[in-house]
Amino acid sequence: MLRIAVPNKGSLSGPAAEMLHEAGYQQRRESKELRIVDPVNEVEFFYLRPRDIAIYVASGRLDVGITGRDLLIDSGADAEEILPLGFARSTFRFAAKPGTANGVEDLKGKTVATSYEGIVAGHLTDSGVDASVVHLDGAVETAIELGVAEVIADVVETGTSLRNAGLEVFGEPIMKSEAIVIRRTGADGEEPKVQQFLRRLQGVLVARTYVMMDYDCRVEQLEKAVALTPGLESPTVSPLHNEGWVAVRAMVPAKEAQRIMDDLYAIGARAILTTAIHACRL
Ligand SMILES: Nc1ncnc2c1ncn2[C@@H]1O[C@H](COP(=O)(O)OP(=O)(O)OP(=O)(O)O)[C@@H](O)[C@H]1O
Ligand SMILES: O=P(O)(O)OC[C@H]1O[C@H](OP(=O)(O)OP(=O)(O)O)[C@H](O)[C@@H]1O
Ligand SMILES: [Mg+2]
Repeated sequence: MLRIAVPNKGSLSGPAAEMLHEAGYQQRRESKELRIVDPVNEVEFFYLRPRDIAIYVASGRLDVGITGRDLLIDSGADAEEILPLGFARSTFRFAAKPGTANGVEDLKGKTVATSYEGIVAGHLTDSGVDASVVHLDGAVETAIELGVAEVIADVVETGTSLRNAGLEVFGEPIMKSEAIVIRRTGADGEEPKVQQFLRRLQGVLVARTYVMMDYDCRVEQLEKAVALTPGLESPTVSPLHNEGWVAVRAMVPAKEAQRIMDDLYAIGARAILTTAIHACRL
């Protein structure tokens, strides 16, 4: 049975459960459940604190886990990223009252408050800057107002939390994060159960980012039309009963679907339809 770690709380928890559900896995019904077995898919899910997931996976007791890239790096655990999942996207940045600092080099002798001590200490060392780091569990934006630190390093998504605290980011982003699937460093990459799990999640990612496009066009326009909708491998082209016309079917990126429909129409394609993809194996 494949043993999978899933975040039990926070920003990662809801979207992770939703993605697993879309991938056909049973998920817990109550937010207090700490583990469930999905006997049909031969998978056991362990609902753990997002911060602890890399440690469990690195121990080898769980096969794979869903966590944030920033949490993996912060943990320093012996686990590696095997699939980015595209949700819980954020940037990890320094911030302070305007005029405090312009870059990491200005942090010498200052105190930085953060919940991600591993990332911050590593970044300061790599930059050759000697600064103190204070660990706080959360709400770090308040640390400056209350005099615990001059600078914070935290997850930024919309920037609302920083603005509300009268703070501004400075310097280069320390890292970009999103939800990822991890496994123990050097674990068997060909393990069929793990591969099947990854293919299912990849199927959800594709179904979320692509739509299926169908249209009819004249044979003379086919080359131009196919250039607009090259598909993943190559589009399917079928003859129509009306001679001189063909039907074309190809997957296209959902974000570009409307523009592609306009361009197809402009070259004479008609009966252009897009439909959602519910699941897929590439
Ligand atoms: N506002 C946000 N937008 C996007 N991702 C976020 C946001 N806040 C945290 N994350 C991401 O969520 C992960 C942290 O998960 P965790 O559950 O520990 O914190 P949280 O979502 O802030 O929840 P809480 O602090 O309430 O426990 C990290 O990968 C982080 O990048
Ligand atoms: O840029 P924003 O869209 O404002 O999002 C970033 C904020 O979200 C997270 O906080 P959370 O609400 O999880 O509280 P916490 O600090 O207690 O973790 C993070 O720590 C930032 O404070
Ligand atoms: Mg938080």
